[in-house]
Amino acid sequence: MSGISASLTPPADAVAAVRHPDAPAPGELLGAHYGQCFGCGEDQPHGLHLQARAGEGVSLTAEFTVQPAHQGAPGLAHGGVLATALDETLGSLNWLLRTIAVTGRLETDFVRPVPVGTVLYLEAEVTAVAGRKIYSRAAGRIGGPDGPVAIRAEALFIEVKVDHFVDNGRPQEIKAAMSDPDQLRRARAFEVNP
Ligand SMILES: CCCCC/C=C\C/C=C\C/C=C\C/C=C\CCCC(=O)SCCNC(=O)CCNC(=O)[C@H](O)C(C)(C)COP(=O)(O)OP(=O)(O)OC[C@H]1O[C@@H](n2cnc3c(N)ncnc32)[C@H](O)[C@@H]1OP(=O)(O)O
Repeated sequence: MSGISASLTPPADAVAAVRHPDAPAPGELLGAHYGQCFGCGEDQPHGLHLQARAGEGVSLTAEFTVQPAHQGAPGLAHGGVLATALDETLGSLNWLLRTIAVTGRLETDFVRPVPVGTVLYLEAEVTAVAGRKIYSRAAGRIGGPDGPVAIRAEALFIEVKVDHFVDNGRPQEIKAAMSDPDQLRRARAFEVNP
């Protein structure tokens, strides 16, 4: 068991996360936040194609099958790919808060090796919110949704405005995203957070 760094411990004034009233119902697939996303994008041929499903409260589950392209050692998943799967799963929690947030810190424990072909059953929840800071944790199980934990993470996401992407993203992709009605709809869904 490893220790968690101080910056991942919610401050004394942190509060419980509140599920947005318009969040997808428990059991509903969330869909990709961006078609070209390496974690969840359906139009991204090199991606993980991770699919997340809303859970109760501010929690969700997700599945990802480790492909031959994800190897680090022969027949085993690369740790960075597994960390990406955790990052994506944790990032998807923001759908349930209707908040746009980016990963500030991600601490990962690799508990068991994960062979190619394995289905990773991921679960994640927001543990606390303090201003723009969103604290969360996730785990990935193998062999089934109740199987042993192979990977786990604690994370701190920081709320940002859409301008974070518009100001920092490469102009050609931003332009394409802004002229895609589906993408604008997805971005707007996040922006209506009261
Ligand atoms: C039309 C186009 C639309 C396109 C968009 C469409 C849809 C978007 C929808 C969703 C997309 C969102 C996310 C994607 C979802 C999943 C993918 C996985 C998630 C990722 O893969 S996402 C990429 C990796 N991610 C980054 O690319 C972040 C780079 N980074 C920064 O952009 C800045 O660094 C930022 C913004 C994080 C903070 O900058 P900032 O200036 O806004 O705020 P500041 O520094 O003041 O921090 C405020 C408080 O957070 C604390 N804090 C900050 N960072 C910390 C750290 N690392 N450790 C501990 N504490 C930290 C401070 O200590 C302070 O705490 P306190 O308030 O207590 O003082």
